[in-house]
Amino acid sequence: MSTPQLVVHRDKELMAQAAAARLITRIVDAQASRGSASVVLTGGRNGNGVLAALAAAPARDAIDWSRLDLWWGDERFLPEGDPERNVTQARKALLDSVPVDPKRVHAMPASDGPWGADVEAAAEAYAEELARAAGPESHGPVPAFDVLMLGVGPDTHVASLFPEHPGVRETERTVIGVHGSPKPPPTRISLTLPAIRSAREVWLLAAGEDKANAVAIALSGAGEIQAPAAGAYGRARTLWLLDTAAAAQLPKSLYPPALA
Ligand SMILES: O=C(O)[C@H](O)[C@@H](O)[C@H](O)[C@H](O)COP(=O)(O)O
Repeated sequence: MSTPQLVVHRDKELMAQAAAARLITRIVDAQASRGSASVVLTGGRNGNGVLAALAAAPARDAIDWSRLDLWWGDERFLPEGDPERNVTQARKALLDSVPVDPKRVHAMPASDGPWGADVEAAAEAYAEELARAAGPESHGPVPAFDVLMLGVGPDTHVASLFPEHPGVRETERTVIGVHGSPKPPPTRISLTLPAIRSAREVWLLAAGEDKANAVAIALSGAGEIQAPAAGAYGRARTLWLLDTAAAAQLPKSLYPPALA
């Protein structure tokens, strides 16, 4: 378990641009040392903001897009192409603008896919896809994710793991179906905390004053059942990428020295 590191940026735009620059470097380094990179994307405004910033970044094509595996931390269980699906929004923000290898874009199943409306079967299928992609450097039946990004909800949810919901208590499976999500739509697919924790680096993205309370709760010792973001950490690094508004309620003891 890696101790959370905090980086606080002036505002949400700069946080997205800085996170995108950080992601470029991380991917380029992984490709240089291992020949490919594996990144887990997240939905939501902050997650898509990073993808849009990456699309606009001058150095974006330092990435070899043909040797990048993209996965999702969660997905809204809706028909293929629905504008509310995280993969639809990621395509619009970035993927339609760069030459990714379609075989390496691992979208979570849609509700009109091979498993129809059976979200449990769809979740199991994604777990099997992850397991097939596991390698010698993996920790568990998932690929050795270089970076796993997570937006943070105002209630401290990450992916589609919500406080006190069954999904946050899952300790065995890597992917689950989610029903009754407090954040619409109600039915989703999500990685679990064990899958999230298998990543080398976990980056939590939180910008905006609506996240200040969640950030303070998650970083002040709350348990993962009550505050799922508190249970999201990487093997080598856990990085909270914030803006000053989202960091506003942090205890001064946690506030990064640069801004104390
Ligand atoms: O499917 C989703 O909605 C996301 O994956 C979800 O986990 C999101 O990241 C958080 O709710 C933060 O969303 P915002 O960045 O829009 O606040």
